[in-house]
Amino acid sequence: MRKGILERLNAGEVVIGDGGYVMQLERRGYVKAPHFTPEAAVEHPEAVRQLHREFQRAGADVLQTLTFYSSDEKLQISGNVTDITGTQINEAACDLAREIANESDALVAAGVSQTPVYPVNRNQAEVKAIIQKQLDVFKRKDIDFYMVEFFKHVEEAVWAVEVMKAGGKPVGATLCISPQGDKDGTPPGECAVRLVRAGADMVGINCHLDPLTCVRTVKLMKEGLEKAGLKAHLMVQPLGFHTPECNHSGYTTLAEYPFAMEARAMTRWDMQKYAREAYNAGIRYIGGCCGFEPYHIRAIAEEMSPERGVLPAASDKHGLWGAALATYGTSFMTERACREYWENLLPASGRPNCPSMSRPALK
Ligand SMILES: [Zn+2]
Repeated sequence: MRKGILERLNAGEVVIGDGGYVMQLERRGYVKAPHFTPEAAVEHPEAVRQLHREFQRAGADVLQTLTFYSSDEKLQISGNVTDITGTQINEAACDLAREIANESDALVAAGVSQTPVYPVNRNQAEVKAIIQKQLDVFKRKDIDFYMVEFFKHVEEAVWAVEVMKAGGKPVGATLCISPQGDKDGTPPGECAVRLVRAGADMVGINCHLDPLTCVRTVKLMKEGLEKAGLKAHLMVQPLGFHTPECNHSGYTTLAEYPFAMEARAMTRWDMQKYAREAYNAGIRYIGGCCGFEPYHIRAIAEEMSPERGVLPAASDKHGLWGAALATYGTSFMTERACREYWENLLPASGRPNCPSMSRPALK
């Protein structure tokens, strides 16, 4: 019997999440921007399996179903497919995550995200009907817990938590907001309180901003919960990109989004720093979102290996802090076989005419 998510977190374990699927699959040719709908679960199951397996091998304890934006409403707006339904995608995505999770003791989290009707009319019944339809599929499948993720408005996220909570499994809720709060100006602390009161067992932040900013926002959530005398586990699944100049709306406002983000990619060493910051902030569910590749997850697992007492399978091909470089035989390389070298390195972009920051394209 695999231990459940709350059993692990209640025991004080560090749980490693997986990274972003849709952006990675876009790069691999299976998902289409800008709508990022997940029909790949039906069209290219082998591509989805492979990415699940890579995250798992890198150390992820949880595999999230590829169900981001998988409602009929969103599929229709996207125009990406006409012959595949949301239900088909949700079913296939649940089966794929379960199949690969069963190769280890990883858990499967089935996720829902913001709906296209909310920005149009903020109609609670319509939002809840969309989420309920996804939950109806999840309930027929072998899912360990639910995720409510990528919500810009806490109001909509609360509605989603209320629906998912009725599914009878633990619920994690992450907002894609900045330290300034949600799109309506609700501060992160208050957002966290509302999510926990709605029934969320874990709360935090995903996507939109770089890891250290997301950790900062989760800290504000934690303070809000403490002031209200509430308890919940904390989670964080940030971008795998540097976004120091991003405004409130996050990475989509950058001129480079979504097709030229590469120069902003974080290194594995950046990720180790992030994982340590998250741990020190009291966050015990640590993963990633858009921009995270499997080796970034491995870096989290390596940083957390003293606490967890294990290294992931992918570390068979990687020495901690570059240790494997010591075997090379020439000094220019062996000198790099240490933490000090990689921790203090300032990586060059190799782009002589590029600025180090850009002006966000939109407000
Ligand atoms: Zn994301």
